[in-house]
Amino acid sequence: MDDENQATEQEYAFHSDLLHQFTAIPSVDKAWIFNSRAGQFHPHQSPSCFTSLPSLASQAMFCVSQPNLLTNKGKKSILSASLLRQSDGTVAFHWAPFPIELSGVSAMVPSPSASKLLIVRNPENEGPCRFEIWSSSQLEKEFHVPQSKHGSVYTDGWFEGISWNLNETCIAYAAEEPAPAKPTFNDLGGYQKLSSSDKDGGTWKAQGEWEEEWGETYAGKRQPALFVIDITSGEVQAVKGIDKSLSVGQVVWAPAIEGSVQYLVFVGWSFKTRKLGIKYCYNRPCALYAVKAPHHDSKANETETSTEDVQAVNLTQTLSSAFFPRFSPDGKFLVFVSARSSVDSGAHSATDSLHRMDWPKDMKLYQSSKIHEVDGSFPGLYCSNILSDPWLIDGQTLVIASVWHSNQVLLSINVLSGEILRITPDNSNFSWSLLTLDGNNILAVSSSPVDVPQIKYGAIVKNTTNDKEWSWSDVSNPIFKCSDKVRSSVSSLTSSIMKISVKDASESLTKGASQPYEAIFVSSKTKKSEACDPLIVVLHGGPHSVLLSSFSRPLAYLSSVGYSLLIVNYRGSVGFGEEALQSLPGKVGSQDVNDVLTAIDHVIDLGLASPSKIAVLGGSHGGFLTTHLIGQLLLSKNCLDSIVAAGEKNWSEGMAVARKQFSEDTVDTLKHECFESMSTAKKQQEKCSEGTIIAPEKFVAAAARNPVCNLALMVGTTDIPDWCYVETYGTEGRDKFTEAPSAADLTLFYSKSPISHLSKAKTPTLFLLGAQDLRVPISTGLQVSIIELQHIAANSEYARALREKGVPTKVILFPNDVHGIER
Ligand SMILES: CC(=O)N[C@@H](C)C(=O)N[C@@H](C)C(=O)O
Repeated sequence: MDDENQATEQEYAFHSDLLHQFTAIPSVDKAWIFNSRAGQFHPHQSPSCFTSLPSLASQAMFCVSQPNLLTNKGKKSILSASLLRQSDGTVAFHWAPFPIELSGVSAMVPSPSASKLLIVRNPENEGPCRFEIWSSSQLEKEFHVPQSKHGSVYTDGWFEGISWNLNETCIAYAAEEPAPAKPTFNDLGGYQKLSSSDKDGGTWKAQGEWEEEWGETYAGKRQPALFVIDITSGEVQAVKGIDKSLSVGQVVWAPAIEGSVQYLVFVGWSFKTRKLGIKYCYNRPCALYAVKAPHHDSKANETETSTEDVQAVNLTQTLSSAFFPRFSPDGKFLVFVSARSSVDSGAHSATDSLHRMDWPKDMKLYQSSKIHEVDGSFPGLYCSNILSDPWLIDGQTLVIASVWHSNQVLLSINVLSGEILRITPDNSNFSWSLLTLDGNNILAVSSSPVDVPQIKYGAIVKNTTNDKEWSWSDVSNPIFKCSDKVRSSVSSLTSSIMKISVKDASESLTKGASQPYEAIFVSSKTKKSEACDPLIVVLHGGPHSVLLSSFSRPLAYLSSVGYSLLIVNYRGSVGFGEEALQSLPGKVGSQDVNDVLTAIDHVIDLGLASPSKIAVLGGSHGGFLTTHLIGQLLLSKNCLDSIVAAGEKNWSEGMAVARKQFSEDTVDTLKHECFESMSTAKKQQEKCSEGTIIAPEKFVAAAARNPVCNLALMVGTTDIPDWCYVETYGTEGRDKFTEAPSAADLTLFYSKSPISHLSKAKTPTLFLLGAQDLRVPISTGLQVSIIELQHIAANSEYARALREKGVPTKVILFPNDVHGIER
């Protein structure tokens, strides 16, 4: 091996080892605290018992994930701790010496009193779904539910919902409905019978009718349906009265009334002709329903006569969206989230609203129960989950995590008064996630781009003016332990959140869309030389998503090896209010591209980055921006200013400055577009101040994960063709959406796509493509070998064309991966 190769090998070894050390830092998926409130009262009891204080000792359980890049597998484990309340009011955590690996566990749900624990093990293949009921000392029961009853229990975040009833005798959940029976034929070719489990080799089973699926990450998943298991007998019953057209999930038990039938409340998603992709898409209409729970008493079942009587009732008919149902502890009201702005506008994600519905004592479920909206003066609610028990001791204040600009913060919301308080520290670069509540205390995790996650324990204290405020203390813990190398690397870094003023603020923009957006800048604390470190611009997808100011293992690795990062939350990101978010649809490929360029100019102007050392990376819509940025004739304002200043006396001097910065053929193209004369250059300069910024060869390298390169191609193959319309045309695109785009639609899709700028692209680019991606697919939906796939890859069209032009291009195909590329 020659010296050069040896050096490269050493570099690979160094980087692989360091990246491994960063990605090995565990994360906490879930946590529970038992005994403080659990065991002292049940949810849905009278408020008088909410005055109980947390007990002196409690137990906490943490579900921890640790990825392993080298084995391409993650490990899950459980770590326990005892919480001891000290005399000064603080809480000490005493950790178990070791975590215990959780293997083959799909879901884990403690009962309300914390005396039982449900473990669900989903089948790998055709086997049964296993339900285990554990007590504090042993496995009490184990039930195997065959495929003929139902398939895997849903644990996906959308349909997922596993709920114990108050008596802890039954558990309701969403699982895949059984596979439909398929007609079979005997070896003489004759029709035999309908069968779902015929294993007889002498028969031929028909394929059966193709069924709609919910797109990306739901391939091969059957319709979610509701079931109730009796944990004494193991009997499983399907919940009746739910329309076949509904996909259902997020089931909870309604408050129990003595001597009355039990109700279940759940979310139902309906579809007319097609199930459009639901992953990352909050714009799918859904409603809350109530339905009678099945009896696990055969006599009672016999008396069930009228089908009308068991039919599920829509509780939220006046809203286009309702999900995350949570009953108040006293059972008097039901709180839920609505993504109606998203459904009504067509944007795949938008500002949420929180609603309260009084729950009738007489159990007469009127379809038009009054819905109160709870809102306030903050940027808006952007919440991706609610704890199963989100209530503080007063039983009317819930704690929720929500995106607030580039931070995720914790909010307390009094659902009776509507008061919303930000309870995590203001003006910080940290983002917070919520683990669980402990009476009136909160267990959370906080981190920043340069601070590894830290467990925090929050308590309400009185401040000097005798007002209540939250105090947060660090919980010393073994979970987020990282290597010395990682710790010393991140300690040399710093991060800040920058406000970037909107360049194109004009009369036509709404107030919200003219407000500054944000970029997170991460760099070394000290400058090693006069020169700036190379900069990587990082762009999120969606586009209605956000990159939070939290610790990201791969990004922290990049900054620790000497790159500065500029993470741009361009207008359209969530967390900045509805007006800013809705300013983007219809302007993708221009407004978002310009926002990114303005943010880059901002750090160059501050002397934090050098214009000649910038790379860009992004996934999906972030890949759309990446490939736009390397292809559009983009000339930064700074650059134009220097050319115009030089050309002031003599235009050839201006051109000489341009030639110093760009290659001959770029200057040729630029001549056409804006450098014909001093006056055209000046016109461009004016446009620049309005935000039309042009900058070729700005990026020395680019990387794109499953990028949207050609909307005209994507629209016919993606699971979310409606997204292409809404982002291209704006909200009016929601009504324009058709499965059969017109030639005019396709022309517009093409012109708004990076592919239309491909001829100008010169930046060496790395493409990371997931072969099973249904969102921005590389295949036409056929099951083909990888070799064939590379030939038909729709998404790799751009990469191949770039390579054909002689631009250094590398495509890495992940054969078993979906849109997110998680392996
Ligand atoms: C709604 C959606 O999935 N849009 C894609 C084009 C996209 O950008 N996805 C994001 C969420 C991603 O990072 O994959």
